[in-house]
Amino acid sequence: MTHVTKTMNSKLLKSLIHRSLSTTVPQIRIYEVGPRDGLQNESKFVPTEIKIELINKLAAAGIKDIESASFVSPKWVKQMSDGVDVMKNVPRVPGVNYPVLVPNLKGYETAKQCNVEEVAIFPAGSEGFSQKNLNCSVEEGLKRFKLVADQAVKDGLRVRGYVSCVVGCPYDGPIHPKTIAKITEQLFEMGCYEVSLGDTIGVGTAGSVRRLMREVLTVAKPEQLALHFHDTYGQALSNLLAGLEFDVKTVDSSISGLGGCPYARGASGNLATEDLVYFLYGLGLNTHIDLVKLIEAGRYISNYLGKPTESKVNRAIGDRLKNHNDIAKMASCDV
Ligand SMILES: CC(C)(COP(=O)([O-])OP(=O)([O-])OC[C@H]1O[C@@H](n2cnc3c(N)ncnc32)[C@H](O)[C@@H]1OP(=O)([O-])[O-])[C@@H](O)C(=O)NCCC(=O)NCCSC(=O)C[C@@](C)(O)CC(=O)[O-]
Repeated sequence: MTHVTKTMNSKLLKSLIHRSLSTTVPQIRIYEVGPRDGLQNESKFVPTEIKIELINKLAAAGIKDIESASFVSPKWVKQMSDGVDVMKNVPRVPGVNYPVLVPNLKGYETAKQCNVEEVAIFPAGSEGFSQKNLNCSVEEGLKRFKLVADQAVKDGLRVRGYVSCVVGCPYDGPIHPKTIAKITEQLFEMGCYEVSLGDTIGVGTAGSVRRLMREVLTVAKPEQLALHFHDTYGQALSNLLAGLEFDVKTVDSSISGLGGCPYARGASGNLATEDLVYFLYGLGLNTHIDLVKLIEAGRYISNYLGKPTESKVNRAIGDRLKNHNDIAKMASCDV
Protein backbone atom coordinates (compact mmCIF):
# COMPACT_ATOMS: atom_id res chain seq x y z
CA MET A 1 0.00 0.00 0.00
CA THR A 2 1.41 3.45 -0.91
CA HIS A 3 1.83 6.21 1.68
CA VAL A 4 -0.95 8.26 -0.01
CA THR A 5 -3.43 5.37 0.12
CA LYS A 6 -2.52 4.70 3.72
CA THR A 7 -3.13 8.34 4.67
CA MET A 8 -6.45 8.38 2.80
CA ASN A 9 -7.61 5.20 4.50
CA SER A 10 -6.58 6.55 7.86
CA LYS A 11 -8.51 9.80 7.19
CA LEU A 12 -11.55 7.81 6.15
CA LEU A 13 -11.31 5.73 9.27
CA LYS A 14 -10.93 8.76 11.53
CA SER A 15 -13.96 10.38 9.96
CA LEU A 16 -15.95 7.18 10.39
CA ILE A 17 -15.00 6.91 14.04
CA HIS A 18 -15.65 10.60 14.59
CA ARG A 19 -19.13 10.20 13.15
CA SER A 20 -19.73 7.20 15.35
CA LEU A 21 -18.97 9.30 18.43
CA SER A 22 -20.57 12.57 17.52
CA THR A 23 -24.05 11.97 16.09
CA THR A 24 -26.82 12.03 18.67
CA VAL A 25 -30.04 10.33 17.61
CA PRO A 26 -30.01 6.53 17.87
CA GLN A 27 -31.84 5.19 14.85
CA ILE A 28 -31.01 1.53 15.09
CA ARG A 29 -30.96 -0.41 18.33
CA ILE A 30 -28.30 -3.09 18.52
CA TYR A 31 -29.12 -6.09 20.69
CA GLU A 32 -25.81 -7.83 21.45
CA VAL A 33 -25.97 -11.61 21.80
CA GLY A 34 -22.23 -12.40 21.98
CA PRO A 35 -21.99 -13.36 25.67
CA ARG A 36 -24.88 -15.80 25.18
CA ASP A 37 -25.39 -16.91 21.56
CA GLY A 38 -21.74 -16.16 20.82
CA LEU A 39 -20.20 -18.18 23.60
CA GLN A 40 -22.73 -21.02 24.02
CA ASN A 41 -21.19 -22.95 21.16
CA GLU A 42 -17.61 -22.76 22.44
CA SER A 43 -16.46 -26.21 23.42
CA LYS A 44 -13.84 -25.08 25.96
CA PHE A 45 -15.39 -23.54 29.07
CA VAL A 46 -14.90 -19.78 29.17
CA PRO A 47 -14.28 -18.68 32.78
CA THR A 48 -16.92 -16.49 34.41
CA GLU A 49 -14.54 -13.54 34.84
CA ILE A 50 -13.80 -13.51 31.09
CA LYS A 51 -17.54 -13.50 30.32
CA ILE A 52 -18.05 -10.62 32.77
CA GLU A 53 -15.16 -8.63 31.34
CA LEU A 54 -16.56 -9.10 27.84
CA ILE A 55 -19.95 -7.80 28.97
CA ASN A 56 -18.25 -4.82 30.64
CA LYS A 57 -16.34 -4.00 27.47
CA LEU A 58 -19.52 -4.17 25.39
CA ALA A 59 -21.28 -1.82 27.81
CA ALA A 60 -18.28 0.53 27.72
CA ALA A 61 -18.54 0.60 23.92
CA GLY A 62 -22.07 1.94 24.31
CA ILE A 63 -24.20 -1.17 23.75
CA LYS A 64 -27.44 -0.83 25.67
CA ASP A 65 -28.85 -4.36 25.31
CA ILE A 66 -26.50 -7.24 26.11
CA GLU A 67 -27.93 -10.75 26.32
CA SER A 68 -25.59 -11.94 29.04
CA ALA A 69 -26.43 -15.54 29.94
CA SER A 70 -28.89 -18.35 29.55
CA PHE A 71 -30.53 -20.36 32.31
CA VAL A 72 -30.97 -23.54 30.33
CA SER A 73 -30.19 -27.04 31.52
CA PRO A 74 -26.42 -27.36 32.20
CA LYS A 75 -26.75 -30.90 30.90
CA TRP A 76 -27.64 -29.41 27.54
CA VAL A 77 -25.34 -26.38 27.36
CA LYS A 78 -22.50 -26.61 29.85
CA GLN A 79 -20.90 -23.40 28.63
CA MET A 80 -23.80 -21.41 30.09
CA SER A 81 -23.81 -23.23 33.44
CA ASP A 82 -22.26 -20.26 35.30
CA GLY A 83 -25.12 -17.91 34.38
CA VAL A 84 -25.96 -17.18 38.00
CA ASP A 85 -22.38 -16.15 38.79
CA VAL A 86 -22.27 -14.00 35.67
CA MET A 87 -25.52 -12.23 36.50
CA LYS A 88 -24.77 -11.81 40.20
CA ASN A 89 -21.32 -10.35 39.59
CA VAL A 90 -21.58 -8.32 36.42
CA PRO A 91 -21.63 -4.62 37.35
CA ARG A 92 -24.92 -3.24 36.03
CA VAL A 93 -24.35 0.00 34.19
CA PRO A 94 -27.40 2.28 34.52
CA GLY A 95 -29.33 2.38 31.26
CA VAL A 96 -27.97 -0.97 30.09
CA ASN A 97 -30.32 -3.93 29.76
CA TYR A 98 -28.89 -7.38 30.63
CA PRO A 99 -31.51 -9.92 29.42
CA VAL A 100 -31.13 -13.69 29.77
CA LEU A 101 -32.51 -16.63 27.80
CA VAL A 102 -34.83 -19.05 29.66
CA PRO A 103 -36.34 -22.31 28.37
CA ASN A 104 -38.84 -23.03 31.16
CA LEU A 105 -40.16 -21.94 34.56
CA LYS A 106 -37.11 -23.40 36.28
CA GLY A 107 -34.85 -21.12 34.27
CA TYR A 108 -37.24 -18.23 34.83
CA GLU A 109 -37.10 -18.63 38.63
CA THR A 110 -33.30 -18.55 38.48
CA ALA A 111 -33.45 -15.42 36.32
CA LYS A 112 -35.71 -13.73 38.83
CA GLN A 113 -33.33 -14.52 41.68
CA CYS A 114 -30.65 -12.75 39.67
CA ASN A 115 -32.73 -9.57 39.45
CA VAL A 116 -32.97 -9.47 35.68
CA GLU A 117 -35.40 -7.05 34.09
CA GLU A 118 -35.90 -8.99 30.87
CA VAL A 119 -36.09 -12.63 29.84
CA ALA A 120 -36.06 -14.13 26.35
CA ILE A 121 -38.08 -17.17 25.32
CA PHE A 122 -37.27 -19.10 22.18
CA PRO A 123 -39.72 -21.42 20.43
CA ALA A 124 -38.55 -22.99 17.19
CA GLY A 125 -40.06 -22.41 13.79
CA SER A 126 -39.71 -26.10 12.93
CA GLU A 127 -40.50 -29.45 14.54
CA GLY A 128 -37.06 -30.92 13.90
CA PHE A 129 -35.18 -28.10 15.60
CA SER A 130 -37.67 -27.90 18.46
CA GLN A 131 -37.06 -31.57 19.26
CA LYS A 132 -33.28 -31.19 19.08
CA ASN A 133 -33.07 -27.89 20.95
CA LEU A 134 -35.88 -28.14 23.50
CA ASN A 135 -36.68 -31.84 23.54
CA CYS A 136 -40.34 -31.19 22.73
CA SER A 137 -42.69 -30.31 19.87
CA VAL A 138 -43.27 -26.73 18.75
CA GLU A 139 -46.71 -26.79 20.37
CA GLU A 140 -45.41 -28.12 23.67
CA GLY A 141 -42.60 -25.53 23.56
CA LEU A 142 -45.11 -22.74 23.08
CA LYS A 143 -47.12 -24.01 26.07
CA ARG A 144 -44.00 -23.98 28.26
CA PHE A 145 -43.02 -20.53 27.07
CA LYS A 146 -46.52 -19.23 27.76
CA LEU A 147 -46.13 -20.28 31.40
CA VAL A 148 -42.87 -18.33 31.53
CA ALA A 149 -44.34 -15.28 29.80
CA ASP A 150 -47.45 -15.26 32.02
CA GLN A 151 -45.31 -15.30 35.14
CA ALA A 152 -42.87 -12.71 33.84
CA VAL A 153 -45.66 -10.33 32.83
CA LYS A 154 -47.23 -10.80 36.27
CA ASP A 155 -43.87 -10.02 37.89
CA GLY A 156 -43.42 -6.92 35.74
CA LEU A 157 -40.49 -8.22 33.65
CA ARG A 158 -40.13 -7.58 29.95
CA VAL A 159 -40.36 -10.63 27.71
CA ARG A 160 -38.58 -10.92 24.38
CA GLY A 161 -39.47 -13.71 21.98
CA TYR A 162 -37.24 -15.43 19.47
CA VAL A 163 -38.42 -17.62 16.66
CA SER A 164 -35.57 -19.78 15.43
CA CYS A 165 -35.11 -21.36 11.99
CA VAL A 166 -37.27 -18.68 10.38
CA VAL A 167 -36.07 -19.51 6.88
CA GLY A 168 -34.72 -23.02 7.07
CA CYS A 169 -34.17 -25.84 9.52
CA PRO A 170 -31.17 -28.19 9.56
CA TYR A 171 -33.56 -31.13 10.03
CA ASP A 172 -36.79 -30.14 8.20
CA GLY A 173 -35.48 -27.98 5.33
CA PRO A 174 -37.22 -24.76 4.16
CA ILE A 175 -39.83 -23.28 6.50
CA HIS A 176 -42.91 -21.48 5.18
CA PRO A 177 -43.17 -17.79 6.19
CA LYS A 178 -46.80 -18.37 7.28
CA THR A 179 -45.57 -20.81 9.95
CA ILE A 180 -43.22 -18.16 11.31
CA ALA A 181 -45.90 -15.46 11.22
CA LYS A 182 -48.24 -17.71 13.23
CA ILE A 183 -45.64 -18.34 15.96
CA THR A 184 -44.73 -14.65 16.01
CA GLU A 185 -48.37 -13.79 16.56
CA GLN A 186 -48.58 -16.28 19.43
CA LEU A 187 -45.52 -14.71 21.06
CA PHE A 188 -47.15 -11.29 20.95
CA GLU A 189 -50.33 -12.75 22.42
CA MET A 190 -48.20 -14.05 25.31
CA GLY A 191 -47.04 -10.50 26.02
CA CYS A 192 -43.68 -10.29 24.24
CA TYR A 193 -42.74 -6.67 23.56
CA GLU A 194 -40.55 -7.74 20.64
CA VAL A 195 -39.94 -10.82 18.51
CA SER A 196 -36.55 -11.55 17.04
CA LEU A 197 -36.60 -13.48 13.77
CA GLY A 198 -33.69 -15.90 13.88
CA ASP A 199 -32.11 -17.33 10.77
CA THR A 200 -30.40 -19.85 13.01
CA ILE A 201 -28.41 -21.62 10.32
CA GLY A 202 -27.85 -18.61 8.09
CA VAL A 203 -29.46 -20.04 4.95
CA GLY A 204 -31.58 -16.95 4.24
CA THR A 205 -31.08 -14.68 1.25
CA ALA A 206 -32.38 -11.19 0.55
CA GLY A 207 -35.21 -12.84 -1.41
CA SER A 208 -36.31 -15.24 1.32
CA VAL A 209 -36.00 -12.51 3.95
CA ARG A 210 -38.28 -10.23 1.92
CA ARG A 211 -40.88 -13.01 1.64
CA LEU A 212 -40.65 -13.62 5.36
CA MET A 213 -40.99 -9.93 6.22
CA ARG A 214 -44.07 -9.50 4.04
CA GLU A 215 -45.79 -12.34 5.88
CA VAL A 216 -44.67 -11.46 9.41
CA LEU A 217 -45.69 -7.85 8.94
CA THR A 218 -49.29 -9.03 8.60
CA VAL A 219 -49.15 -9.80 12.36
CA ALA A 220 -46.60 -7.28 13.66
CA LYS A 221 -45.42 -3.72 13.30
CA PRO A 222 -41.82 -3.25 12.10
CA GLU A 223 -40.82 -1.63 15.41
CA GLN A 224 -41.90 -4.79 17.26
CA LEU A 225 -39.45 -6.95 15.32
CA ALA A 226 -35.74 -7.65 15.48
CA LEU A 227 -33.53 -9.30 12.87
CA HIS A 228 -31.14 -12.06 13.92
CA PHE A 229 -28.94 -13.35 11.12
CA HIS A 230 -26.24 -15.96 11.30
CA ASP A 231 -23.63 -15.51 8.60
CA THR A 232 -23.07 -19.14 7.61
CA TYR A 233 -23.50 -18.45 3.89
CA GLY A 234 -22.11 -14.88 3.99
CA GLN A 235 -25.59 -13.41 3.50
CA ALA A 236 -26.12 -11.68 6.85
CA LEU A 237 -25.51 -8.09 5.72
CA SER A 238 -27.54 -8.37 2.54
CA ASN A 239 -30.31 -10.07 4.52
CA LEU A 240 -30.16 -7.23 6.98
CA LEU A 241 -30.48 -4.63 4.23
CA ALA A 242 -33.53 -6.51 2.96
CA GLY A 243 -35.02 -6.47 6.49
CA LEU A 244 -34.24 -2.79 7.08
CA GLU A 245 -36.15 -1.91 3.90
CA PHE A 246 -39.23 -2.90 5.91
CA ASP A 247 -38.37 -0.34 8.63
CA VAL A 248 -37.23 -2.74 11.31
CA LYS A 249 -35.28 -0.83 13.97
CA THR A 250 -33.61 -3.54 16.06
CA VAL A 251 -30.78 -5.80 14.95
CA ASP A 252 -29.15 -8.67 16.86
CA SER A 253 -25.45 -9.25 16.42
CA SER A 254 -22.54 -10.89 18.14
CA ILE A 255 -19.17 -9.39 18.95
CA SER A 256 -16.41 -10.72 16.72
CA GLY A 257 -19.00 -12.78 14.80
CA LEU A 258 -19.01 -15.46 17.49
CA GLY A 259 -21.82 -17.89 17.68
CA GLY A 260 -23.78 -20.86 16.64
CA CYS A 261 -26.16 -23.23 18.27
CA PRO A 262 -24.95 -26.60 19.55
CA TYR A 263 -28.24 -28.13 18.33
CA ALA A 264 -28.25 -26.60 14.84
CA ARG A 265 -25.87 -28.57 12.72
CA GLY A 266 -23.94 -26.30 10.35
CA ALA A 267 -24.83 -23.04 12.10
CA SER A 268 -21.92 -20.63 12.22
CA GLY A 269 -21.49 -17.28 13.91
CA ASN A 270 -23.87 -14.35 13.99
CA LEU A 271 -23.48 -11.16 12.07
CA ALA A 272 -20.48 -9.49 13.74
CA THR A 273 -21.33 -6.39 15.77
CA GLU A 274 -18.28 -4.53 14.45
CA ASP A 275 -19.39 -5.19 10.84
CA LEU A 276 -22.93 -4.15 11.70
CA VAL A 277 -21.86 -0.82 13.21
CA TYR A 278 -19.60 -0.05 10.22
CA PHE A 279 -22.43 -0.98 7.84
CA LEU A 280 -24.99 1.19 9.65
CA TYR A 281 -22.70 4.22 9.69
CA GLY A 282 -22.26 3.72 5.98
CA LEU A 283 -26.04 4.10 5.67
CA GLY A 284 -25.95 7.22 7.85
CA LEU A 285 -27.75 5.37 10.65
CA ASN A 286 -26.50 6.23 14.08
CA THR A 287 -26.07 3.56 16.74
CA HIS A 288 -24.23 5.46 19.50
CA ILE A 289 -21.57 2.77 19.54
CA ASP A 290 -17.87 3.58 19.88
CA LEU A 291 -16.37 1.47 17.12
CA VAL A 292 -12.86 1.56 18.55
CA LYS A 293 -13.98 0.24 21.94
CA LEU A 294 -16.09 -2.35 20.17
CA ILE A 295 -13.09 -3.52 18.16
CA GLU A 296 -11.17 -3.76 21.40
CA ALA A 297 -13.93 -5.94 22.90
CA GLY A 298 -13.85 -8.16 19.81
CA ARG A 299 -10.10 -8.57 20.05
CA TYR A 300 -10.31 -9.26 23.75
CA ILE A 301 -12.61 -12.25 23.30
CA SER A 302 -11.00 -13.62 20.14
CA ASN A 303 -7.57 -13.39 21.76
CA TYR A 304 -8.90 -15.23 24.77
CA LEU A 305 -10.46 -17.93 22.57
CA GLY A 306 -7.24 -18.11 20.60
CA LYS A 307 -8.87 -17.74 17.22
CA PRO A 308 -9.02 -15.03 14.59
CA THR A 309 -12.00 -12.70 14.71
CA GLU A 310 -14.82 -13.44 12.27
CA SER A 311 -15.42 -9.70 11.90
CA LYS A 312 -14.01 -8.40 8.63
CA VAL A 313 -14.13 -4.82 9.92
CA ASN A 314 -12.20 -5.79 13.02
CA ARG A 315 -9.59 -7.52 10.87
CA ALA A 316 -9.29 -4.60 8.43
CA ILE A 317 -9.18 -1.82 10.99
CA GLY A 318 -7.23 -3.92 13.46
CA ASP A 319 -4.25 -4.18 11.16
CA ARG A 320 -4.10 -0.46 10.71
CA LEU A 321 -4.47 0.21 14.41
CA LYS A 322 -1.38 -1.92 14.89
CA ASN A 323 0.46 0.72 12.84
CA HIS A 324 -0.91 3.56 14.88
CA ASN A 325 -0.34 1.58 18.02
CA ASP A 326 -2.78 3.60 20.10
CA ILE A 327 -6.46 2.76 20.01
CA ALA A 328 -7.45 5.48 22.45
CA LYS A 329 -5.74 8.21 20.40
CA MET A 330 -7.44 6.93 17.27
CA ALA A 331 -10.88 7.06 18.90
CA SER A 332 -10.52 10.67 19.96
CA CYS A 333 -9.13 11.85 16.61
CA ASP A 334 -11.05 14.62 14.91
CA VAL A 335 -11.14 15.43 11.21
C1 LIG B 1 -35.58 -27.22 27.65
C2 LIG B 1 -34.70 -28.29 28.24
C3 LIG B 1 -34.37 -27.95 29.68
C4 LIG B 1 -35.44 -29.60 28.19
O1 LIG B 1 -34.56 -30.67 28.50
P1 LIG B 1 -35.12 -32.02 29.12
O2 LIG B 1 -33.92 -32.91 29.28
O3 LIG B 1 -36.26 -32.52 28.33
O4 LIG B 1 -35.66 -31.45 30.51
P2 LIG B 1 -35.92 -32.05 31.91
O5 LIG B 1 -37.02 -31.22 32.50
O6 LIG B 1 -36.10 -33.54 31.83
O7 LIG B 1 -34.58 -31.70 32.68
C5 LIG B 1 -33.38 -32.41 32.51
C6 LIG B 1 -32.41 -31.94 33.58
O8 LIG B 1 -32.09 -30.55 33.37
C7 LIG B 1 -32.50 -29.79 34.49
N1 LIG B 1 -33.08 -28.53 34.02
C8 LIG B 1 -34.17 -28.38 33.25
N2 LIG B 1 -34.35 -27.08 32.99
C9 LIG B 1 -33.37 -26.41 33.63
C10 LIG B 1 -33.05 -25.05 33.72
N3 LIG B 1 -33.77 -24.10 33.12
N4 LIG B 1 -31.97 -24.69 34.44
C11 LIG B 1 -31.22 -25.64 35.06
N5 LIG B 1 -31.47 -26.97 34.99
C12 LIG B 1 -32.55 -27.34 34.27
C13 LIG B 1 -33.53 -30.63 35.21
O9 LIG B 1 -33.61 -30.29 36.56
C14 LIG B 1 -32.99 -32.02 34.98
O10 LIG B 1 -31.91 -32.25 35.86
P3 LIG B 1 -31.79 -33.69 36.62
O11 LIG B 1 -33.05 -33.86 37.38
O12 LIG B 1 -31.63 -34.72 35.52
O13 LIG B 1 -30.55 -33.51 37.46
C15 LIG B 1 -33.38 -28.45 27.43
O14 LIG B 1 -33.71 -28.93 26.18
C16 LIG B 1 -32.61 -27.17 27.28
O15 LIG B 1 -32.06 -26.63 28.24
N6 LIG B 1 -32.54 -26.64 26.03
C17 LIG B 1 -31.84 -25.41 25.72
C18 LIG B 1 -30.87 -25.63 24.60
C19 LIG B 1 -30.17 -24.31 24.27
O16 LIG B 1 -29.82 -23.55 25.15
N7 LIG B 1 -29.93 -24.08 22.97
C20 LIG B 1 -29.29 -22.87 22.53
C21 LIG B 1 -30.18 -21.66 22.64
S1 LIG B 1 -31.37 -21.49 21.31
C22 LIG B 1 -30.56 -20.65 20.11
O17 LIG B 1 -29.37 -20.49 20.19
C23 LIG B 1 -31.33 -20.02 18.99
C24 LIG B 1 -31.49 -18.51 19.15
C25 LIG B 1 -32.38 -18.18 20.35
O18 LIG B 1 -30.23 -17.88 19.39
C26 LIG B 1 -32.12 -17.92 17.88
C27 LIG B 1 -31.31 -18.14 16.62
O19 LIG B 1 -30.07 -18.21 16.66
O20 LIG B 1 -31.94 -18.17 15.56
